Amino acid sequence: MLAIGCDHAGYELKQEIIKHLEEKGIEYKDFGCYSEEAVDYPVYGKLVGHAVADGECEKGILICGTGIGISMAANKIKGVRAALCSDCFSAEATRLHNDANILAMGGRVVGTGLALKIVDTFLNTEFSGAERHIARIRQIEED
Ligand SMILES: O=C[C@H](O)[C@H](O)[C@H](O)COP(=O)(O)O
Repeated sequence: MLAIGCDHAGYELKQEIIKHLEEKGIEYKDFGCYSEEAVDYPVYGKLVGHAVADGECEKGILICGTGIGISMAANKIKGVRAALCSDCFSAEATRLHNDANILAMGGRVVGTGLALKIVDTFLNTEFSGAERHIARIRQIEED
């Protein structure tokens, strides 16, 4: 199950991504927001972050205007590794190297076509499992 969330600035792109997931038969849970009415991105970053950290959802996608604030909020939660991506290279690398469990994007930054490619890349790339990457991820988790 994939968790998805956004603020008002990411709503339009979130709806495009949901359409894309439905076309591909990918199961998701939409944590809001549900319109373009102004809301606060930390609420949705944390909702999706907790869903992923608690194991309710395997991965997540978060969208705000830039992707920055909502990823900052999600990354406050232990166990979350949210990666802000605006290109496919980064989306692939963050799965391979960081085992990122949340993809963040900016609805005011990337166009729909690119965003959907980034989503596909993120979801279709497995963590490499390399020792050096595992060791570094462990260091992220340390207090
Ligand atoms: O990092 C924060 C996000 O980009 C927000 O989506 C953005 O700050 C919202 O801006 P506004 O309230 O001016 O629509």
